[in-house]
Amino acid sequence: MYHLLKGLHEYLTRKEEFSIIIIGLDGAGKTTLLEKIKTFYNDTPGLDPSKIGPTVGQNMGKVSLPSTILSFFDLGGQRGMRSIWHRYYDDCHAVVYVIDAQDRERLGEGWEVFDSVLSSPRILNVPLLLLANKQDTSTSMSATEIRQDYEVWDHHRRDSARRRYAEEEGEEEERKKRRIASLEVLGVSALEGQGVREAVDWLFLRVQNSRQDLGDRATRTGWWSR
Ligand SMILES: Nc1nc2c(ncn2[C@@H]2O[C@H](COP(=O)(O)OP(=O)(O)OP(=O)(O)O)[C@@H](O)[C@H]2O)c(=O)[nH]1
Ligand SMILES: [Mg+2]
Repeated sequence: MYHLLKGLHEYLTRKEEFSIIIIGLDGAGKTTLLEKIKTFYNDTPGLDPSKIGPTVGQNMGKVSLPSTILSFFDLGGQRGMRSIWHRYYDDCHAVVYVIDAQDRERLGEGWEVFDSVLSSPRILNVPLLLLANKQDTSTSMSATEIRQDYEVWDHHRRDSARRRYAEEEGEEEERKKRRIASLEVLGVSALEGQGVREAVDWLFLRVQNSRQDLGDRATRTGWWSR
């Protein structure tokens, strides 16, 4: 009886755990963001920005919220590292794509990589958040400008694809268009923390709401099955 009640108590107080990947070009500010999230939500502060170097592989950080644990995986963004991102797609519950909103020269490259992420069918129904980072700088584009820039870039891409292949847009393009229309774009400063709590709030709500759709991706197991 004791074990049964203990198991029941553990089950009732157990937190659901969700995995969130943070991706984007090298230098976009992904690790700085993860460390800021740790500082805001954990007792032990994250690394000081001066101690952060380019990521080789991944960094991981957990945040405990009411009834929920968010596990963040910050993946290296250098060209050679991007080929491993897809290994995380099957098990993630949300995707954060970070863009450096002050580096106009690399926006096109950032959108090309973002477009390839959007094309992946494995994360089709997973909440996707686009973060326009480095809002603390005077030259950064706002979240609205970043969205517009991406829409213009995407419009050109579709136009040139249509001209090249002289055919109607397929189902994948339609899916992508719907996804872009519902895309959430938030402005943040990973360095100073502006907008970071709003981004985590958004993720918390969205993973909760979409867990029914995702079904068995959530890692809570029944106490009776252990
Ligand atoms: N001004 C400003 N600088 C930032 C911000 N976020 C990151 N940086 C700087 O941008 C540079 C790159 O930051 P990282 O966090 O290492 O970038 P990353 O995306 O993890 O890069 P990779 O690990 O190579 O993929 C560092 O010099 C950071 O201090 C920000 O919000 N504002
Ligand atoms: Mg990094």
